[in-house]
Amino acid sequence: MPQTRLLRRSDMIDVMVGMVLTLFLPLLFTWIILQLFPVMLTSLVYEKQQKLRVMMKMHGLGDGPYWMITYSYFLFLSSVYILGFMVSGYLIGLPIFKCTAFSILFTFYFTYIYLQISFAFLMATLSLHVKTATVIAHMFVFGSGLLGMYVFQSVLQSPSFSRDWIIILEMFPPFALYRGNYEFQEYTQRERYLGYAVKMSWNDINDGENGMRRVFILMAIEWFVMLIVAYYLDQVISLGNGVRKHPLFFLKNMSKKLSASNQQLAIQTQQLNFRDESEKPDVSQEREKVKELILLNDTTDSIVCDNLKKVYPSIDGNPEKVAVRGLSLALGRGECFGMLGPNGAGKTSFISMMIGLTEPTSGMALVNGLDIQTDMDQIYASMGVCPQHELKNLKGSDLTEAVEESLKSVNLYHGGVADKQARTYSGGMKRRLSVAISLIGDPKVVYMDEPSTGLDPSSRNHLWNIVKRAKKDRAIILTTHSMEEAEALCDRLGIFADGSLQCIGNPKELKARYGGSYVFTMTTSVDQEEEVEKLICGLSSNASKIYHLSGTQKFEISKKDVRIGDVFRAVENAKREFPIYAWGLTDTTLEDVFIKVAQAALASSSTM
Ligand SMILES: Nc1ncnc2c1ncn2[C@@H]1O[C@H](COP(=O)(O)OP(=O)(O)OP(=O)(O)O)[C@@H](O)[C@H]1O
Repeated sequence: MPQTRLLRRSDMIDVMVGMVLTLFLPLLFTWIILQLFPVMLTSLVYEKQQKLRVMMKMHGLGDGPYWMITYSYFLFLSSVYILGFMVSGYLIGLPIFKCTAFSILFTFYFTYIYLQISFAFLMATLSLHVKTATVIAHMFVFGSGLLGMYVFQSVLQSPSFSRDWIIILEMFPPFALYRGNYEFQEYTQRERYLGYAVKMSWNDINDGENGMRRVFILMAIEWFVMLIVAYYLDQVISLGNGVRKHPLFFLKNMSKKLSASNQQLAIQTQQLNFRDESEKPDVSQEREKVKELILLNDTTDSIVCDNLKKVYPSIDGNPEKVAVRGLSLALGRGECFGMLGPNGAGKTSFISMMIGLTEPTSGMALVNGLDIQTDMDQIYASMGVCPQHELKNLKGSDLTEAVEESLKSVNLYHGGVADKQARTYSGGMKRRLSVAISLIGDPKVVYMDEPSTGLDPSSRNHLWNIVKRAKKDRAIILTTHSMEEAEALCDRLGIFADGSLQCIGNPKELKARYGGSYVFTMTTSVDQEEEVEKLICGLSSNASKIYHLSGTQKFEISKKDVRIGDVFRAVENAKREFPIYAWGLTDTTLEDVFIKVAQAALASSSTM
């Protein structure tokens, strides 16, 4: 009697376990395998949001190798995870693992992880924010498992539901996964009373009842199709992935024709529309030069920007922001162009367009004859941001030589410095390393952003010599806030303010054009300040005081009003009248030009 009761209890437990497993095991297995999806999606979106994708491209890592490396990495992670899951399943002795041939489970789960990686790539093309992607991915895992159990499973069990509709539902990858887990469980359930004598084999897959053959085929096709679609969308949607490609980019000739006709259209539109009366003659002259170069199809200049414009769309109720208003510029090989300008002038926006970080709103730019909107991948190969030098076709001894040369040129080679980790470098050493990296691989165009910031005077001089040597056979665009650096390195300067070039020319020209005045400084006792003012009035009635602090005064005097000899004579006479502690007369500096031009631009933009 007690034995009968015992048997009944074990039967009941068996039945209950069976019910729980039937109900929840497909869901549990689906959730376990889907767990990798948020990890992959977040990682892909993070790389885009942080602009790491574009940085990698700039460093020479093309889209193809990036996809292969990332795909292989995810595959490795997923394989370890799935193998861990399967080994645990066997060790615990879960019935599904006892009742299904290992090769079937292995093939099914591995086909699914291949598909899941493609699916993560596809979803990543549609999202740019890590937080959004993470939340959506977790909701997706949780929701699709529950939908699988409560909706998809009911559909499977309903004889009235069309098989075609089931195939359509199985196109949603988590449902395909759920279907597999469900069928494994169903088979296990049937077999458990036979003592798991017969394992599910490949013949059972062909059984029209369980639909597993279809699921396998569907997953394999979807894996391939999704990968292609994801790659295509990645190129043409380009959320955080640099410059968007033309939807027909794969028909290269056609897109070239399209872009050529766009160029013509852009030029015609400009010629019809662009007549900015307030534009300075030097800037207009540069614009004319660019138009001519484009019309003659002359691509000898390293950089040609034609009416390049960047407008940031309005966000969160803020109005749209015109950061660059139709910039035209032509730069030849061997020229170092300095971009000066106050904060917020639009320099970074311009450089970002040129290096493919952001798309121009309108206009066109060619780098060595290649269009930044269609040929950015090729441009990266000749652009000066290159830490991954081996990807620029340098190998073996060439690579070692290029790295050593580059490190020597910035004084980071001798004394074991080259063997240290870059994170142990001081701020100045890191700046020099950045310059060395930008010059590796013989790039034809180099962008340098404040290269000498944080360097001591001797290192700065050393670095300037490197830049001077480097510019001989390449075009360099350099942004800096140091007028001394601009004068030392740049052949031409452009002062940028409020999104436009305010003036362009070599440093001497600019000083001559925008200077036109001397700065007279004199230090006396406070009691003699009035005497100094009288002295200046005697020299020029139009002189204006620009600085005053306890006995030291500065005046700006137009060059037209005075001769240097008169100033010296007046000061000598004054020395007999009252004590003069110090005095000086200086020509206009580049800094004076910068302040004048920037203030004029600010004043004109505030009156608009
Ligand atoms: N992503 C963006 N969305 C909206 N406005 C932006 C964006 N990026 C820049 N701006 C605005 O565009 C203008 C130009 O900015 P940009 O960073 O190009 O200037 P900058 O000359 O490089 O300034 P800085 O010397 O401070 O780096 C600024 O008013 C800036 O606020």
